[in-house]
Amino acid sequence: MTTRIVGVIGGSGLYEMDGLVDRGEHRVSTTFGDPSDVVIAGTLGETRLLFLPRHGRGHRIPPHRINYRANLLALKQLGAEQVISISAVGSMQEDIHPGDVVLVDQFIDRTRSRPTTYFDDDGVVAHVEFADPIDAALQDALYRAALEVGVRARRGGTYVCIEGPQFSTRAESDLYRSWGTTVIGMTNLPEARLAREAELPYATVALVTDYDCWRREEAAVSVDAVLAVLKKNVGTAQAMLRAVASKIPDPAQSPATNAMRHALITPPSHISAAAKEKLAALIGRHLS
Ligand SMILES: CSC[C@H]1O[C@H](OP(=O)(O)O)[C@H](O)[C@@H]1O
Ligand SMILES: Nc1ncnc2[nH]cnc12
Repeated sequence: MTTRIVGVIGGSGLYEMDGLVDRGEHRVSTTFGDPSDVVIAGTLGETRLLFLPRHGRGHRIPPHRINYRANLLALKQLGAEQVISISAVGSMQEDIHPGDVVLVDQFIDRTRSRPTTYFDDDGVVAHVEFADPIDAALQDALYRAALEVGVRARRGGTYVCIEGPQFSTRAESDLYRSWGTTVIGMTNLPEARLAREAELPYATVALVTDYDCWRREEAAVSVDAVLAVLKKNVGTAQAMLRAVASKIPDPAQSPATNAMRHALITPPSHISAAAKEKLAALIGRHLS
């Protein structure tokens, strides 16, 4: 039996992972800085889970200050082969309700201030393919897990990622709806971009907490309202993770696992030794 190693990035409300066997903590540092917190490792059925709370325990780090590069790289350094993101989102559609799960498959970027690439100022240029940011096999496993758990789940949808930390204006919310978006959040697009550069298949479990502010007949989203729904959603997330542990696909079959092979445009002979060292844990095998 092959043990799969899966990184789980827990979002708002999910700061711990229940039911792990052989639990241990890893303090990791990377050449891109430190991740949001220690990584909790443990076994869930046939799967080795590496859990990292995105905002840190105690929810200390706002979405625009999270070191997404260090988070993904720390998980990769610990052996993660793929990554599941758990995230709180607002619904942009009438028929998607608080408590529902959306397994998104597309993103729109409205962020402004975040480092969203590992290939920045080290003299290494890469343009990775990103047409389909979500790993289809991992998404499929999560959908089957959602059905098993009995949560109302929708497969597919577009996540608009705003800069935050403020919620949107009504005009923005109306605009995003006119674009056909499904859910709204502040974190998953930088993560998906970096996961692809780190050659980690990535899938998002979007847990709906509110209707943002486009629905004029009810109060606009607030942290209080989000937290109230999150209490229930955390149980859903934990149950889905337990259910998906026996369904994790073979990462070798994912196109993401070899994403950088044709993405690097700078030939290795033009890459400095310092840059090679900095990027070694990420894509060392493509640099020689
Ligand atoms: C607490 S509401 C806003 C906050 O919740 C979401 O976080 P995450 O994606 O980590 O679950 C959203 O993106 C904002 O960061
Ligand atoms: N309405 C919303 N906008 C942005 N991020 C969110 N996270 C949860 N609800 C949200």
